[in-house]
Amino acid sequence: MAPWGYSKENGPATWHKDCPIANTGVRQSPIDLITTGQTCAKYDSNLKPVIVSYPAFSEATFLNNGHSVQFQPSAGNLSELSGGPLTKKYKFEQFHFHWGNNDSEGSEHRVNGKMYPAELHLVHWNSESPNFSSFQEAVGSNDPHALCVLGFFLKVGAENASLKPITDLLSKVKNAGSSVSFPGKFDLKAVLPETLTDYYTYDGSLTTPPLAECVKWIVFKEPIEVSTAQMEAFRAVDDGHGKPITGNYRPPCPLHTRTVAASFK
Ligand SMILES: NS(=O)(=O)c1ccc2oc(=S)[nH]c2c1
Ligand SMILES: [Zn+2]
Repeated sequence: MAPWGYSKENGPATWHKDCPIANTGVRQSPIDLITTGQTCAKYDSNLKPVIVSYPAFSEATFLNNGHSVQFQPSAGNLSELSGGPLTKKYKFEQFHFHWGNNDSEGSEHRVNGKMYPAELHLVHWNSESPNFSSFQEAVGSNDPHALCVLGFFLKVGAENASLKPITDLLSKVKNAGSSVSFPGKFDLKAVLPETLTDYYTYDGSLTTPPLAECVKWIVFKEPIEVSTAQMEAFRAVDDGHGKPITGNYRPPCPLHTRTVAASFK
């Protein structure tokens, strides 16, 4: 089967052929985060702020893998995550984005059915588990919380100076399969909101094949602003079939018996 993607021929509705869990899984991601009514997110006063320790990355690769653009620091990076719903310390692995071809679509998670133009995913793996000692092993471990992904919605507004070094690089990885070594240092902390207190959290999966059900999801309420020009830069990145990647987002999946917790009222 052709490698998976987001077109009619190889998109989310076809992924079950290689990944049966797409249709049989009961903790698939993304989901629609409902804030009122029966199955709504439930406030949990025990949920603490998320703690990130992100020293500026000094060595990283920025690549276009045909279905997203990904920032991958060298293995020696010391960036860590803890707090929030987590009981362990997680190591940073990579960040990447999902976006649409217009401002009314693009995010993977939704809030009461509303999509944002894009979503940033910061991917981490549990570095204190005795069962695995790398990201790839974590993905294959069947551990329900092997990974923790922080999701941030992007909305169109003022230019985001902290993300500019990334969006300015998009033209350099226009072709699928292309990558560049990231010039200089990148301060990821500066991209994020000051306080990481208000978020939704639930047990889910990778939103792309292999769709492994090993992710503790933390999706922040407060979107990050980027300019229209910065959004357009994402929409000019190619998918390897001579077309721009547009709409590299999976539709929401059934909640089943899961509950979503909110760290805010
Ligand atoms: N989109 S996502 O759920 O954050 C995500 C994160 C890490 C991944 O590693 C593989 S392989 N597929 C992945 C999807
Ligand atoms: Zn993602």
